[in-house]
Amino acid sequence: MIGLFTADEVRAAEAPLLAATPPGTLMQRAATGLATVCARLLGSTYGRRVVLLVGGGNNGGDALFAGASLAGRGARVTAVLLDPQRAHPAGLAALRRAGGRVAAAGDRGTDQLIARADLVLDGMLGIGGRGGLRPDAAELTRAAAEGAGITVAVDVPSGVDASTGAVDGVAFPAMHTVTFGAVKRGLVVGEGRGHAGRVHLVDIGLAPHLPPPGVRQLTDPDAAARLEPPSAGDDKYSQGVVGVVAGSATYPGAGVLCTGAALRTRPGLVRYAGAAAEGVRAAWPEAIVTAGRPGEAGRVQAWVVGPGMGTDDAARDVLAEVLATDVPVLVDADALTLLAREPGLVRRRSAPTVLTPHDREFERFGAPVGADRIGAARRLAAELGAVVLLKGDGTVVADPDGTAFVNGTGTADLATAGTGDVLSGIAGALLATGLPAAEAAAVAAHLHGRTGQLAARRGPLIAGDLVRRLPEAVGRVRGIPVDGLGDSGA
Ligand SMILES: NC(=O)C1=CN([C@@H]2O[C@H](COP(=O)(O)OP(=O)(O)OC[C@H]3O[C@@H](n4cnc5c(N)ncnc54)[C@H](O)[C@@H]3O)[C@@H](O)[C@H]2O)[C@@H](O)CC1
Ligand SMILES: Nc1ncnc2c1ncn2[C@@H]1O[C@H](COP(=O)(O)OP(=O)(O)O)[C@@H](O)[C@H]1O
Ligand SMILES: [K+]
Repeated sequence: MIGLFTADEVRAAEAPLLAATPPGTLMQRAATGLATVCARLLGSTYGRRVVLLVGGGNNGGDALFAGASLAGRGARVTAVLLDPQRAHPAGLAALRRAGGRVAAAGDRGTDQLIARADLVLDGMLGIGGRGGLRPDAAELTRAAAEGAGITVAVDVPSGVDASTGAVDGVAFPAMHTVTFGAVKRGLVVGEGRGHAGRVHLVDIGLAPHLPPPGVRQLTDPDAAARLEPPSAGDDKYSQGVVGVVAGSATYPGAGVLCTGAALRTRPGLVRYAGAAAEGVRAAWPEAIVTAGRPGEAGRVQAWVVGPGMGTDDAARDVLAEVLATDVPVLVDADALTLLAREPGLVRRRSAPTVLTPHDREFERFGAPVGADRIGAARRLAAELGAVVLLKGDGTVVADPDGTAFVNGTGTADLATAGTGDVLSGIAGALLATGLPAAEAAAVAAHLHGRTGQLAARRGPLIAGDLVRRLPEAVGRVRGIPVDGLGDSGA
């Protein structure tokens, strides 16, 4: 598991470490790691043009020391100072000693310098940044965005809130972010996720001082540990039977996709109950299908309810029937619309419930998501006493107990109709295995994202591709090489 931290948590952890180490030690560790990543990205340093965007705090100090190191290896380094009076004095001296040059933001030619750089290092603001970028910093950011060089953020892209990922106005568009001591939440969630690019974590000795993480990200091994294959003693019932209520006679697609995803995730046994029975039976002879009510389907260990089922009175009654059971229930799509009108249906449950809204569905529960996606998901989870999986780039899973996950897999290619139905089927199958509800939801998002990455390699994907590729994706997550793909990660 990767712990994800707020700026305050990182500051609190740094305090004892700063007190226990000679002055400047942590900055040297940070700058050394930063320079190493930059040199690797550049391939060779000699003669390469590097521009440092330098603010008045320690973030600028990191950039100046890393720039000095690159200048020492032959790079042509220029620091552009936002606030020359406050630029880190020792960092500035080190850069000058190594042969680096110094300019001020607003000097003539600064834009051209940035445009021609091979690498632009953003040391304007780190975890001390508050609110939007001021005009001079915003101007340098625009120049870096327009330039052809590699953009690298120091610790956090300037303009991104390190704790929430919120961006107020413009923020530095980093292709890479080199972050120190701990991964800040803002690098993996919300708008910050799109600005951070690839995140590189540099060890500065902070780990022993960090609190237990309240927000985490799963890795492939974490997901694999929760996707155990059946063992010799298992039969079709023992792995957890999942029930699906989805689709309608006119729109069988949601039922077909959801049932297929559940079967492909955990093929023990899937029961389907609903109006798309005919279509589901034709697509998945492996499923046990009834056109009747959920109560007529037979026993299950978890229900998925909602995709494509409609929002009329009959659908409302089916939802109430499913929520009245004592097994875990995943509520998606149309069932979320119904539930938002009648949240009492979920509050009175004793078994776990997982809600999987996208932003518009989330808003129906009373308030828009806003810029702090983890905060928003946690609030709704606490209010309803249910796990909330808030979909999107960097899907958030919040447990009513306050713990949360941010998903690290996925691709924008998943923004196509029906991929949410697939996610519901995966999550329902995992809930039926008896995993804690938030873990089941987080593993589902991880596997769904990996499947999307796999499917998107062959070109634009449609939801059915995900269902087909699920077994391969499970294999990959478990670390089993997949023929013909020729690499180990996405
Ligand atoms: N504290 C430590 O032990 C370490 C800190 N390190 C670096 O230090 C950074 C934090 O440094 P600082 O606390 O000096 O803060 P920053 O360098 O992030 O910000 C500096 C100052 O900018 C001003 N500022 C805030 N928001 C602004 C805005 N929107 N526009 C213009 N100015 C604004 C504030 O006065 C703030 O104090 C980290 O992100 C990291 O890069 C690293 O060197 C590792 C060790
Ligand atoms: N830009 C994006 N980047 C990554 N994932 C996305 C993006 N847009 C959508 N997704 C994912 O695609 C799925 C879409 O689900 P949903 O909106 O419910 O679609 P549908 O109802 O058509 O099935 C979710 O898992 C969501 O996280
Ligand atoms: K920065």
